[in-house]
Amino acid sequence: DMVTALADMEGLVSTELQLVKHLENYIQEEESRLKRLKGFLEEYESIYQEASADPTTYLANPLNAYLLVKRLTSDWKKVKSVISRNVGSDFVKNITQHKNDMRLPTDEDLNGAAVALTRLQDTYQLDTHALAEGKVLGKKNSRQLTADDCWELGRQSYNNGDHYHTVLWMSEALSKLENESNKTVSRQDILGYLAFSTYKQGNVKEALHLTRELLKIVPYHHQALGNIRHYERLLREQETTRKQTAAIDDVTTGERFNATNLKLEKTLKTFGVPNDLWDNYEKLCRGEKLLDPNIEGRLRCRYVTNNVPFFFIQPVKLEEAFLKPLLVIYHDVIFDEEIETVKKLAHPRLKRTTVQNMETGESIPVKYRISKAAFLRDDEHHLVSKVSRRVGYITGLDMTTAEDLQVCNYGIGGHYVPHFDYAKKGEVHGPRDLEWGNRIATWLFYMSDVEAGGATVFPSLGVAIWPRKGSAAFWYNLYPNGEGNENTRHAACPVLTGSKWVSNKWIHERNQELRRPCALNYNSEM
Ligand SMILES: O=C(O)CCC(=O)C(=O)O
Ligand SMILES: [Fe+2]
Repeated sequence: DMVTALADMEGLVSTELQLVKHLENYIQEEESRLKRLKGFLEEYESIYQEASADPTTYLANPLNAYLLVKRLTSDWKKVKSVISRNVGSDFVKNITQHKNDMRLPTDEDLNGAAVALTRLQDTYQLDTHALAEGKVLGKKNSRQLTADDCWELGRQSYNNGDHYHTVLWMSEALSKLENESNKTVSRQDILGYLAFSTYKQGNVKEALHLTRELLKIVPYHHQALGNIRHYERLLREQETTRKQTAAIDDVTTGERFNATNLKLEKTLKTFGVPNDLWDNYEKLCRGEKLLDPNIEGRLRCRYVTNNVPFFFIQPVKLEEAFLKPLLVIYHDVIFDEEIETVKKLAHPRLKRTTVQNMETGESIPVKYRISKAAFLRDDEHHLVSKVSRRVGYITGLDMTTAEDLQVCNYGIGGHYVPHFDYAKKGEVHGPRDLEWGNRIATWLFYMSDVEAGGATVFPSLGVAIWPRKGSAAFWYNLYPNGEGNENTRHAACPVLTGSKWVSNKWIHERNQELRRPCALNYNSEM
């Protein structure tokens, strides 16, 4: 599980270097082995020439007779042993032994990386062809993908039952293959996947065409022959229906059965988020403006002192992002030294974010939140407690019932789909909920800039907050009466380029009874 946090992927670069070295050694050894064999060959050849010129005379010499026998027995054994010395499997064994300190990714990691890429493709509407050219958002910052690279993306999608992306990537693989001289994937392999997924996408006519292409290469392809019959029958049935319907219906609607015009259907997984909010989420991630200009016009920036003497000298910069519910951004509230310390403490303990089965206590990795996180206690480092205290000073809330600092690192494509931080009725987010009440507010530190993507967005409000190192977002999750405010639904957009580090304090209801109304008086009506 290495691709869910960028911090953990950095090690893979040195893994690759080690693999390169292993491969170099292996090739060297194979080359010297071949050199020895070539030596034997030359000797055998030259002696043979001498002997074959006149075998009788040659063998009349007792030494020659002896040497011939020797060459065909003992010498030949040597040759055989050099030939069959298994340098290859030694090499593989060596790598397997190194596997633990080398940390090779697994097939699951490959699937995760492929899914991350297709997620980015959807959220940011990235064109498959441009991606295959190595372009992300118009910038060329990677080498081109080969037909094989595209094929693998298609295959991973296929294995996930995602026929939409299978079609996109297999088509790309097919067109790449035409211009490649050094082919590592075959046209028939691509066509097999492409035809079937095209059928699964509802385009029977195209599936039939592709399967026929496949049969041109492999005429007795068992499965393809079966599929062809099935597709042909389906098309005949469709045609009959079309004729019948056309006879009844207005003939001007002739377009409706044009199978080849069928658009590809995304296998949209919205994790139970209503469709319109999911749309907003993706739009906000892409940087589309959704906030009502009237609301935006009323938002202000100001300095906060909260009657904390320290803040009289250096007030905190506050930027309103929404008023009801109150959602604000504070600037320059965590400093580089603190960020570095927090990252350093958290890094070795980062674990894939999971949900806990409340009955068995088992941790289950989830698809809706792809990142790695660790919790830091205040007593672990004076800078951790300092940062927690600062949150208390700025918000005016009591931090003794807050959760430990959660530090989170996202990998490429890492995300957290729209969710609520508070527990719904009957739900418990942690054992402490019962004692400390619900998560009244969320404080989210941004501990890195993110090159592209990775915004925190509120689809019901139309607000996007773009990570800025040193800033923090803060909002109330609950109405003053303790009920959850559904409009605080928020998400972490997939990271497109860069590494995203955040850390957050979840502040609980207990002990805030007297603090909240006077803390920031304008939010009491929230
Ligand atoms: O990373 C983000 O932008 C938001 C994270 C979040 O919502 C959470 O951890 O609950
Ligand atoms: Fe959250």
